[in-house]
Amino acid sequence: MLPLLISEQIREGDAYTIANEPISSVNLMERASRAFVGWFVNRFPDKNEPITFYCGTGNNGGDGLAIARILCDHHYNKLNVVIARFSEKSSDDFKANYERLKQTCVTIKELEKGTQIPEDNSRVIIDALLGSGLNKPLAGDYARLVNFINDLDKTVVAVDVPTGFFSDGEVPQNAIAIKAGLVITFQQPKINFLLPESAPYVDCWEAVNIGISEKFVHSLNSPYQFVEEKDIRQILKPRHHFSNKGTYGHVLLIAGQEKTMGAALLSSSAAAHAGAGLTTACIPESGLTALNSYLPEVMAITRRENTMPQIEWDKFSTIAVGPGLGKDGEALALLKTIIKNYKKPLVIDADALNLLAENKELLTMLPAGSILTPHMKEFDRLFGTHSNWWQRLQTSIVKAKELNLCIILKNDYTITATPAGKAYFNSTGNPAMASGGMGDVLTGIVAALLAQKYKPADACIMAVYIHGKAGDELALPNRMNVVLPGKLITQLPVTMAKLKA
Ligand SMILES: NC(=O)C1=CN([C@@H]2O[C@H](COP(=O)(O)OP(=O)(O)OC[C@H]3O[C@@H](n4cnc5c(N)ncnc54)[C@H](O)[C@@H]3O)[C@@H](O)[C@H]2O)[C@@H](O)CC1
Ligand SMILES: [K+]
Repeated sequence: MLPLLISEQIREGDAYTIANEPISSVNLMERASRAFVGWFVNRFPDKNEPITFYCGTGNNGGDGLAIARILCDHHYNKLNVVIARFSEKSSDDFKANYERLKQTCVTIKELEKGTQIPEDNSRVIIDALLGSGLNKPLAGDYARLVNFINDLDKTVVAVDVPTGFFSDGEVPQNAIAIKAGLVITFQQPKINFLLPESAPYVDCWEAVNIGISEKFVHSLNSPYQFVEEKDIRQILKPRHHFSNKGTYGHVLLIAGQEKTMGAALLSSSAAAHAGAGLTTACIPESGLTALNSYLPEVMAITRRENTMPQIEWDKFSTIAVGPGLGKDGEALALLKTIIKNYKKPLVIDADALNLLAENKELLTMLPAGSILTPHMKEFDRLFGTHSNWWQRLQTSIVKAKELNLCIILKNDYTITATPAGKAYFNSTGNPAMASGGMGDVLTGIVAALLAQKYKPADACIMAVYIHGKAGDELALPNRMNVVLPGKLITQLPVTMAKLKA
């Protein structure tokens, strides 16, 4: 797991590394700038491309000056640096790099407060005005310069953070900040890059390692973690010889109505494909033919109107409820029956979440370690309206702890909040997966992993990762515009086998 730090902790990490590696501050800046350049030259190999650097006078500006010098060493020959002298203060490392840059043939212009911004004919812009030192929204000269750069409509590569964009905390609506095509960021993605508010400012990002002390970073015990493939490889267990269907648990999916049988079929198919030893679907009687023909592997318990289904609760390793279930009185009665009779962790999705939102007392009665899988709207129905994702992130952590549940808050970087007070950001998935039924598939995977005896938090983190990874494996190499849930399901065994290879 890659711990994600807030700006204050990032500063502490820099200071710790400087003091204990030890390395001088200016050499750490040099290392960061070289890491930036290492990535940049691959993406922008044309050395005759005019590039303009906009540099502030703090350490982000210092990085900009160092990067310009290093690119000059790499024979990039049309480099212009504009220094925004909007503050009397400049950092020591900025000053040192300013002196070094003067020894090169890079053109340097100074932009004073209130003066006209010179014309810019470059093709690529490097934004090194402000980085993680941002402490208030941009105004005055900075705002004017940032608006000017955004209006140029060029390719902008931001150093560490787009100027004006808060790395963590609430992002003000319509904030003035650089709209970057690419952010090459140091050591770790900034937390707000992973939340939807970053969309106008961060088209894509790349984190480059600058050697900040891992020991120190881990000692901070950050609640925010970024899940990487190696983490999943570590927890995913192989299927052993001499195992049998009983080894891998029995999932019960309680889902579907006559017109939403698709949700029941997708979630149970996903459970079977994600490795549940046995899968049973509890569906309306009218859906039986569909189930038997689409999924011969899945067994059925049928529901009849006005009658509770007969369920042998102890038979099932886990129960998932909600996809396509509807919200009528019968669905509510069924949910209450489940909660009353089943004491192992439940997976609760879709309509079952909305039923919980309308009957909040049930939330506190869920078995410990149960898993909720809301998208944004379902989340707000459960826990109140939020005006931004930073708030939602905090609420997910608080509620997961308070209710002793795992919450999978679905988004681009889906967040799993756990009772231990952690929030895990997923790193797989792509927009081709934005299609109806994808959530039902996720529910099936979570249930299958719980049935295979993974701990609830692990089951969530793995399911979300595997779901996104299967979507990536289909969409990215094949350039698929849309990946349908049924197709993704058949990829799951392949994805899981690759992760275990
Ligand atoms: N040794 C280190 O600490 C390292 C720092 N690095 C770079 O240093 C950056 C952070 O540098 P700094 O802490 O100097 O901060 P910045 O360069 O981000 O900002 C400079 C100063 O601008 C002022 N400022 C903040 N918000 C403002 C606003 N809205 N309007 C006007 N002025 C404002 C603050 O006083 C701040 O200290 C990182 O983003 C990264 O690029 C890297 O070189 C890696 C190593
Ligand atoms: K910047």
